[in-house]
Amino acid sequence: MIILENLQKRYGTREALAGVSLHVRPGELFAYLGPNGAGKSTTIRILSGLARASGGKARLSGFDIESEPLAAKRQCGLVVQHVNVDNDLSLAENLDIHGRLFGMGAADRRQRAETLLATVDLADRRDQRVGTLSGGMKRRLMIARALMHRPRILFLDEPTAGLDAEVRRRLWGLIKTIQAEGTTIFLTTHYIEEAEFLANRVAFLDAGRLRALDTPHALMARIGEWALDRIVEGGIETEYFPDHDSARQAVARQTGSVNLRRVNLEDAFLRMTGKGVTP
Ligand SMILES: Nc1ncnc2c1ncn2[C@@H]1O[C@H](COP(=O)(O)OP(=O)(O)OP(=O)(O)O)[C@@H](O)[C@H]1O
Repeated sequence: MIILENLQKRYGTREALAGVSLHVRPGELFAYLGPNGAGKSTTIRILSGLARASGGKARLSGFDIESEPLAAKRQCGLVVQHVNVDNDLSLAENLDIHGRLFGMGAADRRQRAETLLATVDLADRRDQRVGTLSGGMKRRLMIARALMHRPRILFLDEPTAGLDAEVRRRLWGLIKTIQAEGTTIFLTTHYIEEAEFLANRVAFLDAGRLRALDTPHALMARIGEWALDRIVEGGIETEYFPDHDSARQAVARQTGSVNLRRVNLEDAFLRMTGKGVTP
């Protein structure tokens, strides 16, 4: 469904993507994680036709982004990081303009907008000015707009950035619903627990290179099952254990204050990239 083969991007001498290869399966929810500047947005910009690769190949539903750019573009819907809906128009008008850009007929546009506004739970606001919506509602509207032309792939570039926990969880439900309807989803996020909760598979990107790619469960299992945090000078030191017994024995040997807990995806990320993720 999404195929990247040795995808590269250089800005002058800066290598934003140093040859990334991966396959995203049809209907999969794929999370692309990395610290600031890893190359996540650059990948999405190239795949959605907003930037050109410096090398390598990419296909969306079988269409080559370089030699069949229009067909490739029709396969994907894009929700960018910053809010870019038109505040002066109504919700329905924002969706309608997008449908026109993709050559949809008037009746189809109307019908599709109704369906999508219901999906994102904004049907009762269809004729309101977008400027009156909250940040979370605007994000939902952006998702509806990206789906207007019935793309098979949805790119979500940090869809929940800056939203509070409750609003984020509501969006997670919406993202799951869209996947259940058959759309392939490629998501970037700074919130690792978001990827752990939502994604079928996760890729760790760092400095333009893939460090790991697997299911959240398999990535976590690579480093162990239990984690022991110890406060040390200058931060927290974490040790990983394959089972509870060995972790408990280690706790018994400690003198200071410690915290024993289950391994999470952030542990795997820190271990494999040597870096944290700063929202
Ligand atoms: N238009 C540009 N001109 C020059 N350098 C750029 C440009 N866009 C991105 N870069 C550089 O390419 C690298 C990858 O940037 P990108 O925005 O893809 O990272 P990211 O993983 O999305 O980061 P963030 O999490 O901060 O959004 C960075 O070093 C960035 O400074």
